Amino acid sequence: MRLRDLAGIDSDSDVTCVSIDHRRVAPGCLFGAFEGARFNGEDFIPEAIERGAVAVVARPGVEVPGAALIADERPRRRFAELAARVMAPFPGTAVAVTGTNGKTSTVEMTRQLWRMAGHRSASIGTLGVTTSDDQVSTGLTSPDIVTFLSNMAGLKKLGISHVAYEASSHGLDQYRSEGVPVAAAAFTNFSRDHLDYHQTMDSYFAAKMRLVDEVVAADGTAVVWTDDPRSGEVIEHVRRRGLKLLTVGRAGETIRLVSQTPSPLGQVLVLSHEGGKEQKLALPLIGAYQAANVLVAAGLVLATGGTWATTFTGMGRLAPVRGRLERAVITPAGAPVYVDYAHTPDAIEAAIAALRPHVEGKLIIVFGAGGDRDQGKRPDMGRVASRLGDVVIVTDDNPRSEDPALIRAEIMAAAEGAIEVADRRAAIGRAIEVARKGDIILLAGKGHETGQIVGDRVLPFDDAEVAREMAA
Ligand SMILES: CC(=O)N[C@H]1[C@@H](OP(=O)(O)OP(=O)(O)OC[C@H]2O[C@@H](n3ccc(=O)[nH]c3=O)[C@H](O)[C@@H]2O)O[C@H](CO)[C@@H](O)[C@@H]1O[C@H](C)C(=O)N[C@@H](C)C(=O)N[C@H](CCC(=O)O)C(=O)O
Ligand SMILES: Nc1ncnc2c1ncn2[C@@H]1O[C@H](COP(=O)(O)OP(=O)(O)OP(=O)(O)O)[C@@H](O)[C@H]1O
Ligand SMILES: N[C@H](CCC[C@H](N)C(=O)O)C(=O)O
Ligand SMILES: [Mg+2]
Repeated sequence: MRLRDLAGIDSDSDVTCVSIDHRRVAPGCLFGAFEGARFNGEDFIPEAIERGAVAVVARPGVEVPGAALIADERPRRRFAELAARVMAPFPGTAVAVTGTNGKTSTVEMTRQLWRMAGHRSASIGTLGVTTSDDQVSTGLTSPDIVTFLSNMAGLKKLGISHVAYEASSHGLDQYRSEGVPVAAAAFTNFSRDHLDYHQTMDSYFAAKMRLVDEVVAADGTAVVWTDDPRSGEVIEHVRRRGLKLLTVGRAGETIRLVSQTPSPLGQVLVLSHEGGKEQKLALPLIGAYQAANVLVAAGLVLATGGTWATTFTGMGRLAPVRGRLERAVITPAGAPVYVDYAHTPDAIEAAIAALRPHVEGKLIIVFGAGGDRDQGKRPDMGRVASRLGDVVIVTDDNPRSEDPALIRAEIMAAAEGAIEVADRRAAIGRAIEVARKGDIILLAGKGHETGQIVGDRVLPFDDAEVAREMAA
């Protein structure tokens, strides 16, 4: 694309590629120079130009000798818009999901519901890029903007028409996943996480609201879970922006959750669509939190042209999401072991609540907290686990650069009666050893993860696999 057509700059240069990392600039690239947490991308502008960058998106006043400056007070945002025009076309229908918990589950369920309705669909998020045939990891929930746009363009080339993606608060704050027209945005819930990055709950919430305020298309739709204390505030943002609104939940108007009753292998939901007659749905997934995510996913499908009848049938056929209340094994004593990605206080509460109706004896929970991440959530996690669990085993979960003993101590200080077992494999072994028939073991925090991050090394570790080994 001509630079003139792209940015109204008087130049015949062609923009043939985009980059935010000077080491990946090729001749003809548009370079995005941003201030980051570790580096200032503006420092690499001369090298980027030397490598052939024809234009640079940066803050006003930045020197760009030998290339065109596209100046913007919010260079990341401008770069996303321009890069998207260079990298288009994208799948025709994209939707995005934000919220503290439930994003991965919701995008994955949306992908499945679309597929069952006959669309070629994909999801992008913590699990990577997922299609019916393939799953490729990106390492982050919201990858960088160039990876995001190239994934979207690649999916279009594969013939994918519908994509649901996770919009993490970091990603929204850093304009990492936008530029693609977003037909619908969803909100799942809001609770404590990531205060290491956002500092306050209000600025964390504000980062999430960028999805509604700026990212979703002006003529788009918002799908809002109604049963969260912040749902009303989200709806205010939706109204201010003039979006169409679909609400789902106990107070939902589009899909009302009339009742939710656990069953041995899942749960029975009574639903009412747009005030119509009540319908019973046998959902093959356990846990109220999974029901919530299913309804948000259904809302996204309805928002993008799905019919209620097809969506309703699809919900009854959903397959479980990897690492979300995944039943890994049954111990020799007869206790099922579930693996779940709960790594916030609210998620631990939701995961325990999901399993509690199925527990006849004790609920045994094994968990830790990640290093180099929100420190303040650690005591809250300990408190909620010891309040709601019967046996609590505190262990390691990705200590990263921190001293694992100190992380455990911060959890233990608030986890009355908890046992500390540093090594995660040993902790899982201990849980399996003490579990009796009628008990349930919950391994929380790592879900689908396949590594334990210690320092800068990633040691192979998969909760489900380790549980199977220890139970053998
Ligand atoms: C704090 C944070 O979020 N950092 C992310 C951010 O980095 P940054 O923009 O601050 O980058 P930086 O390294 O300081 O560099 C600044 C700029 O200089 C450029 N540069 C840098 C070096 C160089 O030699 N040349 C060069 O051009 C960089 O490409 C960058 O554009 O943007 C990068 C991608 O564009 C991310 O890889 C990086 O994630 C780091 C590694 C990270 O660990 N992030 C985690 C906390 C994260 O984002 N997690 C959320 C979790 C959300 C959830 O729970 O759902 C996620 O979305 O995954
Ligand atoms: N709707 C929900 N309400 C409360 N807790 C939930 C909900 N959905 C998921 N959880 C909890 O959060 C965990 C992570 O779920 P999921 O991976 O879908 O969330 P996420 O928002 O993608 O997380 P991340 O921010 O790490 O990407 C689950 O394993 C469960 O314990
Ligand atoms: N087991 C993990 C979960 C991390 C979830 C991730 N989305 C984040 O907080 O960055 C950890 O704490 O390392
Ligand atoms: Mg996720």
